[in-house]
Amino acid sequence: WVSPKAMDAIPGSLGWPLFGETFSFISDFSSPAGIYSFINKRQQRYGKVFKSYALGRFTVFVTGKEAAKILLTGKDGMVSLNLFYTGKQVLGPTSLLQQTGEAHKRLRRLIAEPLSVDGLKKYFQFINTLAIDTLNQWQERTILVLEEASTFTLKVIGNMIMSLEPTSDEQEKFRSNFKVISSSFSSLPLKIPGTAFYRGIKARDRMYAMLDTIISDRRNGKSFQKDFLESLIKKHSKEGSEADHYDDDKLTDKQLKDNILTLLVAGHDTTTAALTWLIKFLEENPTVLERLREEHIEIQSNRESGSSLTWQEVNNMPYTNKVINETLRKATILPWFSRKAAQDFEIDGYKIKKGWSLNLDVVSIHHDPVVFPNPQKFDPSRFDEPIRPFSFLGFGSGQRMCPGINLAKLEISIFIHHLVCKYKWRPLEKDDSVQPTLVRMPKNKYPVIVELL
Ligand code: HEM
Repeated sequence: WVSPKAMDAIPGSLGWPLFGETFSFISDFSSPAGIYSFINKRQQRYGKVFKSYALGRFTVFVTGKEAAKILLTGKDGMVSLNLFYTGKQVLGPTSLLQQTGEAHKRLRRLIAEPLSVDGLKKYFQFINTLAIDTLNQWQERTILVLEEASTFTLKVIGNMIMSLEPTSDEQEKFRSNFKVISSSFSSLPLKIPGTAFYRGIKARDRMYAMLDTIISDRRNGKSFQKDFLESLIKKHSKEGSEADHYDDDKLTDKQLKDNILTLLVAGHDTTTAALTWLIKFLEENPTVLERLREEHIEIQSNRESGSSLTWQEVNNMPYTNKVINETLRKATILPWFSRKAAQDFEIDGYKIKKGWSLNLDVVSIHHDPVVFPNPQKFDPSRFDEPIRPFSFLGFGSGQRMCPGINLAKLEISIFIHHLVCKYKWRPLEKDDSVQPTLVRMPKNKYPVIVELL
């Protein structure tokens, strides 16, 4: 519990009794510019650090490189991740997102290997074939890029984690449960039948039951796959135990399930949004598209005719890499990073007290005209030179930097290779509105018509 009195020294308004600024927060969240308009108005009035009370939480918004450095690399135990109640309940207490200090480090080590560049090599062929098949179905059709990207990224992760075949019934069950879980995150925390939160918890239980069956089949030798789950079972799983703390380098089944769900939740919408924004930004910036296409056509023309993209090629796409970074800068898919102060400290001369919620506003950092001149312009050449520390946070930084960075870049690079080598597309409407969800995505799902080049 945080006393609003304690926040007296922080500029800003706590709004109306009981509701605070919740109504303007929600209405700005749904505006074309998304939540940034809420932040921007207050920054102009109060400065870089301001307080607010919305959605039942007293929060201090901060921004800038210094604040980012303190919050993202502050010594262990200074801050923890600040999930909403719904997220905590759905993901479970042993999720990576709810760990701090040593337990957090240990758990990250366990998941680092399968998500490393070497660990991902064995999934390359699957992702490549899936990208080609997905795009074949786009030909001469009108599609919603966001929906298609969502199906593609979910099939990739379903296969990586538990070898689900892209067209199987299991994949379909996995997909429908996951969708329900996802939408429960931004729901009201009412665990009564009929609510989105209740449905989310039920879908999570079904997903866990599915994982239990797969885990037991693997342990009984009924099936064997070389996937993420197998590597966790073989190397790390403490069979049967239900303890929910990390006492050594093994995972209980509960920890294993909580963290598989965590990877799905953290990795799915983000990669889907990134791929969709990238395709949108390319169409809006023909010179960038042309240059990107040159990189890919050259890769294609250097290989024997009839052969497909190789692992070596996908790891050598310098311009594509810059286009991905620029997409993450301009779109800023995670507009803020939430933290909770675990001790007292100072930011920009303001005293922050233990227990306070802090939101690091990343949109302002990504649109700082000193670091990124003409910030609204989509210009991948900004990444020709290394960017100053804490100025680009597309995948975060410090202890909680995204462990899925290699996977996300791999999926996007493969997909973009096949897209730009073979197809052109044009949007069916012009709308830059952003969906009112935690992960920023085009509100209209980006409808396009796709044709062969
Ligand atoms: C383009 C796609 C992606 C973007 C833009 C992205 C972005 C981020 C960012 C900014 C953070 C740090 C958040 C913070 O500090 O509060 C993060 C953390 C995280 N990401 Fe990603 N991510 C992407 C894909 C993935 C994928 C594919 C996975 C897993 C398969 C993944 C798993 C995670 C996890 C588990 C964390 C939490 C790490 C921790 O707390 O230690 N992400 N991501």
